[in-house]
Amino acid sequence: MTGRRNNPLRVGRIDYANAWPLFHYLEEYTEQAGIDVVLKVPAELNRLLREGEIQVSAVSSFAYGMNDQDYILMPHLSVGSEGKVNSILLFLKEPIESSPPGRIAVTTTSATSVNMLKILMNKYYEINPAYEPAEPDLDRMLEGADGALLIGDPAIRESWENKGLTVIDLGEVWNKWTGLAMTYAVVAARKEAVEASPEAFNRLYEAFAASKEQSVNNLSPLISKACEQLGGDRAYWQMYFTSLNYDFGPKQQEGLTLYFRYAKELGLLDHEVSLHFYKEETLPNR
Ligand SMILES: C=C(O[C@@H]1C=C(C(=O)O)C=C[C@H]1O)C(=O)O
Repeated sequence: MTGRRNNPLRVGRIDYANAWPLFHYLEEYTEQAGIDVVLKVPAELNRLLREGEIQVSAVSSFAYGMNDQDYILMPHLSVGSEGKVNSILLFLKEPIESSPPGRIAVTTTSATSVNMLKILMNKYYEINPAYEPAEPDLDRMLEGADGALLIGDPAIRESWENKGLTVIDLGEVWNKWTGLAMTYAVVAARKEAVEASPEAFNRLYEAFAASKEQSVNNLSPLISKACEQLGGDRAYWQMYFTSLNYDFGPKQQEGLTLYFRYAKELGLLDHEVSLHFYKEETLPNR
């Protein structure tokens, strides 16, 4: 993070590989525009955006749902999957069918996935375990629980270990059950900040859209960086980045809308969520 300069905008960046395509080439622009980029796990970014400490951020889609009246979505940008996500994983000591978990430790870094887990447990598996928020450390989480939910890079690292656990990919279960995609993160902005400086937002949006396009068109630099920084081989990261989807079209919106509906039904959200987008009609269709 660079020191605060004349630009009043601060942008939140998710500190996991899953969001790299949105941000990899963005920082050239933010550097040049004097925009600070704050690198944190999703739950921290959710809080900073809600408190107005940052004005635009990739956040948990659930956090957008909680604050949809105060936020505006940046169109055509998300982190999602239609099927396996590979980094939102429930690790269980015993197979879920023969031995349903009574207690699940859930990472404190997430909002979307924790609530997705609650929806899937309640509506798909029809069980009601207790949920215990915990730091993302699998071995410690499993000391006091039958299962543990991890997201992001810690989930990926644990998926490479062989600890004799049953591993359930929540993106895969969601897709099998609903037939739909799921959107884990969106890029949201605080409404009043957008209204105060629309030109700055236009430029920032263009830079986000360009970063995504460039990343998706040539994954090779991201794959090299992932091998260097996180381990694993090129084939893994090729699979990882191509299983994720960064669009936010009708398909992604349909899955997320159903998720919000279920969250409301279960009392995880106290209102119906509507998706409103930044100047959708005037932006180029990506
Ligand atoms: C794909 C992922 O989605 C993430 C899951 C989030 C959540 O559960 O709140 C938030 C942001 C996303 O980056 C992941 O964590 O690997």
